[in-house]
Amino acid sequence: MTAVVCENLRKRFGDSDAVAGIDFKVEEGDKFAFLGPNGAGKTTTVGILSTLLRPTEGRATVAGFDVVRNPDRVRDRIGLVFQEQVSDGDLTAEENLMLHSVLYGVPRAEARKRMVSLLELMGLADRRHHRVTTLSGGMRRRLEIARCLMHDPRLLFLDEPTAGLDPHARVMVWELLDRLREERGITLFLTTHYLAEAERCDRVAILDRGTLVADGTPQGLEATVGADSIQLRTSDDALAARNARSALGLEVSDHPEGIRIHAANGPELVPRLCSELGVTVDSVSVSRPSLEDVFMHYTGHAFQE
Ligand SMILES: Nc1ncnc2c1ncn2[C@@H]1O[C@H](COP(=O)(O)OP(=O)(O)OP(=O)(O)O)[C@@H](O)[C@H]1O
Repeated sequence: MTAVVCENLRKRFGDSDAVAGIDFKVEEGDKFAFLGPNGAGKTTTVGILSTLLRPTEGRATVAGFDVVRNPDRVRDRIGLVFQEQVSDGDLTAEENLMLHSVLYGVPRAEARKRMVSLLELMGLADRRHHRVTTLSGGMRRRLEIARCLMHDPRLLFLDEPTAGLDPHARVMVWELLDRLREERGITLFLTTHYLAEAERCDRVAILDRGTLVADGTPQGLEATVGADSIQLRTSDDALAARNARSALGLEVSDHPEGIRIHAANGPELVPRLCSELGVTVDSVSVSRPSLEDVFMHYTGHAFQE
């Protein structure tokens, strides 16, 4: 089953569209990134999909249920990790997880089993009886994720899951999300304004000013905007450029230090260039288009993280 379907989804606040009629799908088991700069409409979309906001127009289903007509069914099947801490700082890790299970009606014995296994999975087993106020920012974020898994959802929405964390804590959250998906097959729907995080996902939808500008795998999107670029410094750049054009039929442009070759398969081409250009290659570097280039290509302006 498709985990999320949005059809012409729109949300208006006053006289402006926060989400301006977007269409996309998320497949079950995917790690899906909703990428966009501040104010793009990511949180608003997640708000609609998690039944906290009503769309002005259009339709969305989550786990097969319409978010407006069957909000309870949707809520049972999703977990929602907010940017802000929801856990009670004065309660312990265990108490917070158990409280969540009560709110969702999970039988007590089952809840205890899940609590122990989730604290273990999140690397928080030794913090079980510690109050939340005594935990580090990274630990609190992992506890938030554990809390949202207590009712065993199939789909987890995470709004900027690594915002405000230091690099080490970010890596830990990512490793954990990868394990969640691998071990439990949970669909992950993340909003992010970090290009590098979107790069790590199976699929990316890029949102700008309420409009979906592109949607696909990171590699597929990058391939649509241009070729790889190979920078070469050689013993004779003029000869290298001539040979690359005439003998190998490649597109070549000038570069402040040497020459630049544009080709779809940059890394694979390098050995051939070294052996067939008829010059000594002193240095070589290959760069591929990034999601930043994709964003610029589709919106005409730079991405601000
Ligand atoms: N309750 C509201 N009332 C009026 N305008 C709103 C409301 N919520 C959001 N907006 C506006 O809708 C637009 C999209 O906001 P949203 O929070 O969805 O963006 P975002 O992509 O999640 O941004 P961020 O990365 O900063 O969280 C913004 O212009 C915002 O000011």
